[in-house]
Amino acid sequence: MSSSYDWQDFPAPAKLNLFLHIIGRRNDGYHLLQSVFQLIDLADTISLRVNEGGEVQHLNPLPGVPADSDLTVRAARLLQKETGCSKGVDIRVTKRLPMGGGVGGGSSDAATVMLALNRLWQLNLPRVRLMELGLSLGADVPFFIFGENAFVEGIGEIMTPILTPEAHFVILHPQVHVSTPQIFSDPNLTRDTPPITVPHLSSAITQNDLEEVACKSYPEISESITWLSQYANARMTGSGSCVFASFSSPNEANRVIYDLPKKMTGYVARSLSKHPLHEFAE
Ligand SMILES: C[C@@](CO)(OP(=O)(O)O)[C@H](O)COP(=O)(O)OP(=O)(O)OC[C@H]1O[C@@H](n2ccc(N)nc2=O)[C@H](O)[C@@H]1O
Ligand SMILES: Nc1ncnc2c1ncn2[C@@H]1O[C@H](COP(=O)(O)OP(=O)(O)O)[C@@H](O)[C@H]1O
Repeated sequence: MSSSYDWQDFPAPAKLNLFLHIIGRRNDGYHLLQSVFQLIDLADTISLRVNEGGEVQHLNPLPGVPADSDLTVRAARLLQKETGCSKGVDIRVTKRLPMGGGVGGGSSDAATVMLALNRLWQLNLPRVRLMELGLSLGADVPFFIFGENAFVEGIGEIMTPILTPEAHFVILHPQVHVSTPQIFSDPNLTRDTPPITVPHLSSAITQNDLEEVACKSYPEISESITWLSQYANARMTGSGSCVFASFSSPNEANRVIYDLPKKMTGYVARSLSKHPLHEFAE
């Protein structure tokens, strides 16, 4: 029988932004978004081992990310600070999600740590409190804690759950690291897309407003969109760099990946209807 002091593995799934509109800008410079966030089954694995000593340690830090800045470590320390919990945790991250790819890997890792420790440390924090705390780590963290596909507004903290059709995605990862602040501060970014409402979602014409400026700075993104557009409507997710297209069967998606030129990197992923750790908070 396993105890909470053994290593335990928890998935941290990625997201795609099926569209992303910028409808305004706040006084502090943050942008007001409207987006549909879709959970997919491509995931990092977060391994956790609780300790009584109170230390939070990252045992295999990611290249270029010091342990203390890793969002998993910051998430665990934030929970200790919030609750006064005297337990600690050892953390290992098996990274599969492309970093800086717009699929929310770092945010999802943080959300998984918060959901898992809520159970392992027996904190019983309500979901809404975890979401509030998560927002201080990154704009996408509240979505992963919310754990359902959603129409997302504000700067990423206002969520309306929605049903999305089952889909099989091809995701291409252009090998460039997009700077999110750089894309948001581009003078050519359009920030005045008219707001839409949930009842009109299915008939709305949508796009990713960040795509045009990202493609100008990073031609590799544009090349990937052009290649994938041979098969289906392709667009960028988040602030890039990944681009994706949706297919109705796994076979169709696999055939596209089969054709992928050697110099490109791609994945096939299936839509999820809920976060696998959804039940870890109420
Ligand atoms: C736009 C999205 C959509 O999912 O892009 P991706 O990160 O997934 O690519 C996210 O909301 C991004 O979230 P995240 O990458 O966590 O951004 P944060 O660390 O919170 O913010 C990085 C910087 O982006 C800008 N920023 C971010 C979010 C937002 N709504 N308005 C902004 O202007 C700010 O300059 C901020 O300092
Ligand atoms: N656990 C983590 N996984 C990935 N990135 C992390 C993590 N912790 C901190 N970061 C930092 O966050 C940045 C954005 O990462 P990521 O979430 O993968 O991008 P995106 O928001 O574009 O999907 C990385 O370049 C890295 O510096």
